[in-house]
Amino acid sequence: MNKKFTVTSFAECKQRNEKITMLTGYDYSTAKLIDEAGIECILVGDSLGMVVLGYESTLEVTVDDIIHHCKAVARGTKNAFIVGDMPFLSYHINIEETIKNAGRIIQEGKAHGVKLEGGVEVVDKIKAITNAQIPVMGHIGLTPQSINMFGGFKVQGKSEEQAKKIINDAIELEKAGVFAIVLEGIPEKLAQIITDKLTIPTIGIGAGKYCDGQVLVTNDMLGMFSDFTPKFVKKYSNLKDAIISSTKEYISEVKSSAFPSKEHTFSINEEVLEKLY
Ligand SMILES: Nc1nc(=O)c2c([nH]1)NC[C@@H]1CN(c3ccc(C(=O)N[C@@H](CCC(=O)O)C(=O)O)cc3)CN21
Ligand SMILES: CC(C)C(=O)C(=O)O
Ligand SMILES: [Mg+2]
Repeated sequence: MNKKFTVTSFAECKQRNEKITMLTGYDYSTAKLIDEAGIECILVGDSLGMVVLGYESTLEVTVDDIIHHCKAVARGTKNAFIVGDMPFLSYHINIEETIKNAGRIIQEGKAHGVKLEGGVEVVDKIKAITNAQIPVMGHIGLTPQSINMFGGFKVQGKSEEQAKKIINDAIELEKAGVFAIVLEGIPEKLAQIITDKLTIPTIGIGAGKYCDGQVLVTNDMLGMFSDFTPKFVKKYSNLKDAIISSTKEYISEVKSSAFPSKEHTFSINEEVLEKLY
């Protein structure tokens, strides 16, 4: 099992009705493990800010932050397609800044593609980035960089007006040339309508089972992040408890001198030792 995943593999997945798997990754060790497990796409998400850097929202994340963590993920990844999230303000100012920032995430960060949030309002930026031969992933619905417009991380697309806007955004993003679209925090049936309308794959997070693929924040699904737990998170492990209990055991063994024991200790030749006394 040593197959590199590409934008073409994702298109083929949709044609074959095979679900696409994506998780976030922020560091070398974790990327190496999820890549070895066979994950097809690793997103160096701007959730980095909340999960790894302890920020209140994703708005504080910079292009340099994303590049720093993309580099680490790239060093641990053999097969997965790496997507770098474009942070807040990195694709809003003008086309030139946008291409430069997307280009840096590819050139310095060693990502294979970028993702940015928004619908019709970012179509010109998407076209410019794809013209620079950089694959772009769209992201609509609950777009966390819009937290101050939404008034919180709230499910989107429940009203007819909102739902129609999201459907139209999806169609326009496909026309603009994105290779896939993340659908976040929208009703399952709306995600189904969009998935059926599009020829490119949809990747859901809190968007139900009809999407062509699924993405979760790795720290959420491993149960090692608990500041908040969105309804869409399934915990496949409970690493939080594992980390706390292991740390408590380590503290107790160091305090009691049970650790380190002989097996974790180096010895010195008796004759050499004599000379030291
Ligand atoms: N650890 C983590 N996981 C994520 O999925 C994630 C981040 N961080 N940071 C960036 C955004 C923020 N996200 C979030 C955060 C909270 C909810 C949440 O609590 N939603 C409510 C629904 C609220 C409503 O519509 O009324 C829920 O119950 O799921 C959803 C998405 C998704 N992203
Ligand atoms: C939740 C995913 C889609 C994301 O954008 C992120 O992790 O930043
Ligand atoms: Mg993001």
